[in-house]
Amino acid sequence: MRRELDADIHICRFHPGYLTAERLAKAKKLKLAITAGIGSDHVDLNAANKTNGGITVAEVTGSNVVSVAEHVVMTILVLVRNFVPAHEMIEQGRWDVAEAAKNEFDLEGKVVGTVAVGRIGERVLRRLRAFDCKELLYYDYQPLSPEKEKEIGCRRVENLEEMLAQCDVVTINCPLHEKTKGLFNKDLIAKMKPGSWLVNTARGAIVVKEDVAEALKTGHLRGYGGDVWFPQPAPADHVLRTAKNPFGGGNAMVPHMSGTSLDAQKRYALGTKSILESYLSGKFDYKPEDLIVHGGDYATKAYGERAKLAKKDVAGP
Ligand SMILES: NC(=O)c1ccc[n+]([C@@H]2O[C@H](COP(=O)([O-])OP(=O)(O)OC[C@H]3O[C@@H](n4cnc5c(N)ncnc54)[C@H](O)[C@@H]3O)[C@@H](O)[C@H]2O)c1
Repeated sequence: MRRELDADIHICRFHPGYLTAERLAKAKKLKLAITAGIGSDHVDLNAANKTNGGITVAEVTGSNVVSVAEHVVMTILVLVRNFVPAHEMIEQGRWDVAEAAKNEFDLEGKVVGTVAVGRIGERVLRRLRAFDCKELLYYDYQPLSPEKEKEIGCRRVENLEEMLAQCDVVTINCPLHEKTKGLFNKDLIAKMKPGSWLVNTARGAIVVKEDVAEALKTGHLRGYGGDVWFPQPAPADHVLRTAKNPFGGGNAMVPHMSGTSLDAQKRYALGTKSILESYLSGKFDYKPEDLIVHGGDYATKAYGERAKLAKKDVAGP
């Protein structure tokens, strides 16, 4: 038996499928499972509700949304400005401004759209305001308030394909669930504007990797970037490690790091400490937004819905 199963408290950064129903059944003393970050996909939440009168599962909600949003903005700029091939040229000891510049653009004047405008999607749009884009669009079945739309300067498009057809840059910020798994396949990518850029920091399985690679090869997609893969860790021969556009660039993929900046880690640590203090002081005064399951039930209906989706997820933040 693993040592932590004898403990009252379990803390985990991220370990898919770790606190399974089987393991929880052996954890006779367990009262609190903390995710030192976001995404409690590693816990069987239904089993947690039934174990030891209800284990509390808590996470540090919102602790990395800014980190991911910054990464999205960076990836958009890296792709649009053709940064990676230009830097590689410099490393190789070469100097060919014409070659580097022939696939380099400005973000100003471009149409950027986000698939989903939740905590991350909204932050991406807010950060893009500074770049004087032609339009900031979003597709989400939960619209922003008209006041927020005005403040951010964005517009909702009710149909995903209509939005994609208008966008020079598309950023994916929706959860992975049965409706978004494989959403960006060759048919949907074909609806995107020719020569557009696609950024995915949401989940690898939202795109069909072979279809993205093929669209890059033909130039229909000028670039693809992000930090999420399917599967994870990406095998050495994962097609998106090396897929390139006809100019030999357009790839801004990195390991799953966007939400793990040192600043985000500091927030995870402080949030974990605060959850521990709530438990150890006996006050149980957790922040409601940090609670996933508590007292034998999902903390809120929304968390229940989110957890149901999370169970279908394949890789955590
Ligand atoms: N790369 C990373 O390290 C990292 C870190 C955190 C989160 N994420 C991913 O980013 C996603 C978004 O995070 P968030 O905190 O903004 O989530 P959130 O819950 O705040 O927002 C999700 C939004 O997606 C919308 N949505 C759901 N299904 C949709 C669909 N089919 N089409 C359009 N919109 C849809 C919802 O209405 C909601 O507005 C997470 O689900 C997670 O997969 C990645």
